Order: sequence, then structure tokens, then C-alpha cells
Amino acid sequence: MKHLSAVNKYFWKYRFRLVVGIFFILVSNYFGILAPQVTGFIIDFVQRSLQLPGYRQHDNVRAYDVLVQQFIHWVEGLQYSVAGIVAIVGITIILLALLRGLFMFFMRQTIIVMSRHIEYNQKNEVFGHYQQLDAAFYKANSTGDLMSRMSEDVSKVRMYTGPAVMYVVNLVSVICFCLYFMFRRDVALTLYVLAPLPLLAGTIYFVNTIIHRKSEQLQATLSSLTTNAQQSYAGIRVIKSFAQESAMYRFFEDNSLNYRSRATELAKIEALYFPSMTLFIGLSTLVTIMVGGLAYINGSSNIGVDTIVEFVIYINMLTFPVSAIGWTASMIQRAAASQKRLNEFLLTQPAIVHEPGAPKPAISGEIRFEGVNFVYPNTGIQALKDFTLHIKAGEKVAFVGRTGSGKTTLAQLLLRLFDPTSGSILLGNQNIQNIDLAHLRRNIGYVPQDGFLFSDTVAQNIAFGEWQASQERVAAAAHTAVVDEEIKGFAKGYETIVGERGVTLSGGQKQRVSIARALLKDAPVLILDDSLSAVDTRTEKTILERLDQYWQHKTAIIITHRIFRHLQFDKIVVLDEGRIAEIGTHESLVNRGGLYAELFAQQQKGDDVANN
Ligand SMILES: Nc1ncnc2c1ncn2[C@@H]1O[C@H](COP(=O)(O)OP(=O)(O)OP(=O)(O)O)[C@@H](O)[C@H]1O
Repeated sequence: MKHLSAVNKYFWKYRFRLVVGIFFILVSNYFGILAPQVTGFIIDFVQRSLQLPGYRQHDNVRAYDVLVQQFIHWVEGLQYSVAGIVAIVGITIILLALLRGLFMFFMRQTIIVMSRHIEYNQKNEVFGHYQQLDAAFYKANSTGDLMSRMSEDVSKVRMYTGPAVMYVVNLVSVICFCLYFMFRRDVALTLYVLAPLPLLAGTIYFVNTIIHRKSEQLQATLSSLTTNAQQSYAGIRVIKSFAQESAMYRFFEDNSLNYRSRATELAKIEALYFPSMTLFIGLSTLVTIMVGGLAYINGSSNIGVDTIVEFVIYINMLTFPVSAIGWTASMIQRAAASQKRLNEFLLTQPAIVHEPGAPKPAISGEIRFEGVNFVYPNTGIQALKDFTLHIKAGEKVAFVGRTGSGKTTLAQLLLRLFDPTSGSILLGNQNIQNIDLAHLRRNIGYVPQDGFLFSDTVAQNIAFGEWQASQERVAAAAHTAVVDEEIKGFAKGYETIVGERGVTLSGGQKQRVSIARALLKDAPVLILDDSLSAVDTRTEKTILERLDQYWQHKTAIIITHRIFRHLQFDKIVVLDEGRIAEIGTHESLVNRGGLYAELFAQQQKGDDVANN
């Protein structure tokens, strides 16, 4: 339960709705509790008026609510026939039911609506927090887990802030109202009626514990079933190309059977719940009729037929709230477990932050890596070793090296997706850790290896982060990235939806759209991380020619496996196992006969084979 205290701030925020909602519950139950008293009165009245045999005069009116007392006073003063009074009382009972229903409607309108507001706030809070967390957090947690916390867990917490709160207040108020009037009426009979209650509470607790455990197991089975199905859809091309549909189906069927057997077990236990509840309620009714009936026959107390009828109605009024104890408790338990999971993430502090009020200096494009070492926290792999490099503003630098040599890591450190384990990175004279984080990232145009595209229009994908960009600027960026013509060729041009809901772009088209997105940013530093790997040599040449124009006054870092002979770099940095193996120009490195020369020779050999 302590985990749920995290939502108290929302109850405080919506305190007005909460208080009004509780008031409506009380009013609704107040009107509810008047009906048995009015019923009791009319039974007594009819017996008295018709002088039915065995009727004993007794005074119950003082035990009724003030409003009912006044009503009785008014009705008895009317001097109507018995049938007329019965009709008036009947209409009153209907009115009371209508009033009860009306306030119940208001109660749902306030409490359930409040829970929807809280759900909205909590979803935003969780999403906002996710956005702040760093790359290491995303490596450590799966997307499925993040998604389920934001949707399922938040929904389960809503069941606490809405229905559970409503049922608990309802339960407490109905019990208080009923007990108050039952005790006022007849203490001994009330105690008899309540006798089966401890047994009832024990059974509810016992059955509910089993239901809770079984539904947790069912939930876990369901989540593995969903993950299984999700993976099958995501990997459908691999499954089909390996002709593994039937194997996947069997796997799914096993999971599904497991789910079914757990679900039926749960259904069996749940089937016990309501009958046992009815049994105890029935027992209470029986006790009322028996004890009350005997007392009436013996004439030993003030109990009349009206009292017995009233008590039976009170017991029925208690049926729903008492039977809701079980699932309300389990709703609260589930909400607490979900909030615990949410708290785990909400309490995770982003490791990559800037000091409040960190400066936003003008970025010239000069970059210094000083003795940078970096170890990936999740794998312990040392990706960079004592890396020192000075890039002057406006220089064009290539990072070349075998796969896994640390090239991408350099880009990620520059963007502060991770911070170096030791050493520092400076932009101008400022350590990047002291610069406003958003300002730093806004000043670096980055094309990652796997340029992700959103399921949105091509134009929106290119204008990502530059939402106000004109159509001309978007088209100009696409032109530099040599994808403009192809986009115009689509039936809906720049308004074509890409991704799951629309056109699937080729690998090369995706790469060029992500290049266009980075170019539109017009940042002083541009990093292309293996961004031309999926384009053909001719397109590559055109892109490089256009980029040469584009980045005249910018610092550019090109991370690549391929060696671009057409492009004149100020320096080429050759990486090997996280260290700088060589630095120089194309000619000097080829003449040196080291790793670069070897990579270049291999590439040429590959090109020759491809050309033959
Ligand atoms: N997110 C990560 N978590 C753990 N280890 C990583 C992560 N990313 C990269 N590594 C490891 O760090 C080392 C350097 O990787 P990096 O991606 O920087 O190499 P790269 O030169 O860019 O390779 P490629 O050209 O194949 O992209 C590799 O050994 C890799 O396995």
C-alpha cells in the first residue's frame, strides 16, 4: 500500500472532485437507507389500520431517521384511506430510489471522471520521465516493459483512484448507515444478524487470496502469450523465409493452452465466490426471520413484522458492497503492485543532465577529445581507450575503422547519449558536460546508422524538430540528400505516409530521408554515421558533391567503413580497438602502408570483384 502514496499528490490536485464525489456517495446511500424505514412504516400502518389478528401495537417511529419521522407525521395527518396512504408511500419509495440513482450517477461522474484525469496526468508523467532517461536506461529495459508500464500499469492504478475509492467509500457508508439504524431499532436482533459476518469476512479473505494469486499467474501467462504473438508479427518475414509458420503456431498453441488452463482454474475459484457470499447473506436473512419471528411470537420484545422486513432489506442493501470487498481488495493490491513498478522507473534519475542554468554558448564547430576512455556500463566493453583528437572549426574529418572499433561510440559521446568514463570532450573551450543539453544536441546534426522514421508523412519526418520549416526548406534538404526526385515520384509526394501504416521505403531511401532530416537542422556540426551504406555508388557520389557545398562552413564528421576517394578530408582518423591507429590524408595514409592502406586495398579488391 505504501507504494500507492505516490498518487496522493493527484488526489490533492483533484481534491474538490474527490470531496464532492464522496459527498454524492453519502447522499445516495442516505436516500437508499430511508426506503426500508418507509417500508417498515407502511407494513405497520396497514396492520394497525386493518386491525389484523395478532397485531401488537409498538412504537418504532423514534428509531427512524428525522426525515422519515416527519414524513410519517405528514402522511398520518392526511386522513386518507389506507389504500391512498399505501399509494403515497409507494410513490415515495420510487422517488427515493430515483434520488438514490441520481446521486449515484453524480458520484460516478465525479469519481470516475477524476480517475480518468489522474490517469491522463500519470501517463504524461511517466512518458515525460522516460524522455529524460538516458541511453543506458533504454539498453537495460526492453521496449515491451516500458510500454506495459505506461499502459497496463497506469490503467491498473486508475482502478484504484476511481472504482476502488468509490467502492470503499460506498461500503463504509452503507455499513455505517445500516448498522446505525439497525442498532437503533433492535440491538439484540442486530447482533444475531451480524454473527455470520466474521465467517463471511474470513471466507472472502481466503477465496480472494487464491483469486489474487491465480490472476497474477494468469497475467504473467498472458504477457508471455502477447510477447510471443508480437514477435511473430514483427519477425514474420524471417518466419516465412525459414518456413517456420507451423513451428511458431505450435509454440503459440502451447502458450495458449497454458493460458486456457490457468484461466479455467481461476474461473472455478471465482465461481465459488458469489455462491459463498449468497450463502452467508442467506444465513443472515434466515437468522433475522427466525430470531425476529420467535421474538414476535413470544411477544418478548418490540419486534414486529415491520422490523423483520426492514432488517431483510438492510441485509440486501449490504449484499453488493460486502461482496465487492473481495475484488476491491484485489484491485487495490494490483494497483499497489503496478504503482511499485511505476515508482521503480519514476525514481530512476537520468544520469545525463546539465546543471540548472547551464550556458548556451555559440558553437563554432571546434571539437576536442582529451584522453577519453569509455566503458559500456551494461557489457563492460571498453569501446574507447585514451582517445585524444583536435578538430578545428570547419574541418571535414573521417573516422574510419573496422567494425566495432569505436566510431559510433565517439558520435554518441559527442551528443552526450553517454558520458565518458574518464577524460573530457570540449566544444570550443567548454566541456560539453557544462553546456545546456538541449542546446548541445540542437547544434549537432546527427544521422544515426539506423535512421528511424516515424509512421508519419515524409515531410513531417524530415521536419522532425524543425516543425515550422517551410515546404521549400524541406524540399531543399531532400534535394541535397538526393531523395527529392523519388519522393516527388510517390503518388502523394511529401504527404506520403511512411512506415507501418504506409509506404515502406527502401533502406537507401530511409537513409537519405534521415540525412535530409539532419541537414534541415542546419547545425554547425554534422555527423554522418555510416549513412551511405545502402546507397549505390553513383547516388553516393552525387550526395557527397552536394554535401561538399552544404557543409562549406560547418564541421563535418563522417563515420564510415568505405573510403570515399572523391571527398577531400582535412584528416582521416583510423581507429583500431578504440584507439587512434593512424591520422593523415588519403594519400599520406595510403603511402604509409598501415591499417588504412590495408582497408583501402581490401575495398578496391571488393570493388573490382563487384565490377567484373
Ligand atoms: N550500446 C552498447 N552497449 C554495449 N556495448 C556496446 C554498445 N554499443 C557498442 N558496444 C560495443 O562497443 C564497441 C565499439 O562499438 P561501436 O559501435 O562504437 O563500433 P563501430 O566502430 O561504430 O562499429 P560499426 O562500424 O560496426 O558500427 C564494440 O565492441 C561494441 O560491441
